[in-house]
Amino acid sequence: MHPRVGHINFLNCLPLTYSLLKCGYHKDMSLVMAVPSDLNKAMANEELDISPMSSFAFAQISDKAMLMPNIGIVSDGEVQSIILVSRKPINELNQQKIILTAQSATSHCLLKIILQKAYNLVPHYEIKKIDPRHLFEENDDYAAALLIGDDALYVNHNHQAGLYYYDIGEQWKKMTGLPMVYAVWAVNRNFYREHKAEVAAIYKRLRGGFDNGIKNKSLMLDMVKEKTVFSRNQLMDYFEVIKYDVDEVRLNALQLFYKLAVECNLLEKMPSIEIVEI
Ligand SMILES: C=C(O[C@@H]1C=C(C(=O)O)C=C[C@H]1O)C(=O)O
Repeated sequence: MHPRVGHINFLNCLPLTYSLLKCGYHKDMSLVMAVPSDLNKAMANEELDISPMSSFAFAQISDKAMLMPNIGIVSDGEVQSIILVSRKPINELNQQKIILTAQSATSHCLLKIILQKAYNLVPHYEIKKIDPRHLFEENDDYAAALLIGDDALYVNHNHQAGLYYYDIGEQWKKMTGLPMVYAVWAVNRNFYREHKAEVAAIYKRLRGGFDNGIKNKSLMLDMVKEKTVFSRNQLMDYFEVIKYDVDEVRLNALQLFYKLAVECNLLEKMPSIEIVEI
């Protein structure tokens, strides 16, 4: 049986999607494409061997998973696809109801940290499926909505009059001066112990897949041009903003995210981060 490998079916992973689907990088993998929250669950239940995970969700299962080296979803400031859309200015959100996309884990925690630490606000949160084209009903009592991925990119490019838009990558940078690692690639510890060579081979395809997609940006964008609602320039710009390398500075920024999550009682304890040797 091939290793069960998760993949995020958002545009943020398009470079790898292109390599997996168009350039043969999927070889020897049993691929599962899903939104981050479903991949998080599947890794927690050991239904996947290797997968991208929300950084926050990885911390919750770090006793049974390890990190792949130098691969993640990162931005240094603006991210364009983690957006809080609000009916009020951000500093008026205390005690207000905020809906959180059901697709995410990191962004929920990140928003709570930012609102608590940078704005001293304690809103009420509710996780819900959100339609990016229809965020609020006239008579509902939600003050704001948090979106990620393609939905967030859509609202970011389609501002509605009278609403306020906050880029959460930018907010994190303003608060900490640091980049943010939203997602990491994890491998199940037991699987790694028994399949080191296979894990190394898959790692090379995943890491190489991102590099190959970025190197062939034009072909990669051609792949989605019929079905995407975004212009070529918008996507070009997005792939300048989203980064996939996780160096020491970014790993330290991730550790700070975990530390603040523990301080805000969102995470029980600091995760034990172990990186597999390839
Ligand atoms: C930048 C993003 O990174 C992500 C955010 C995640 C989360 O909030 O849990 C998980 C995976 C990534 O898709 C995004 O989705 O827009």
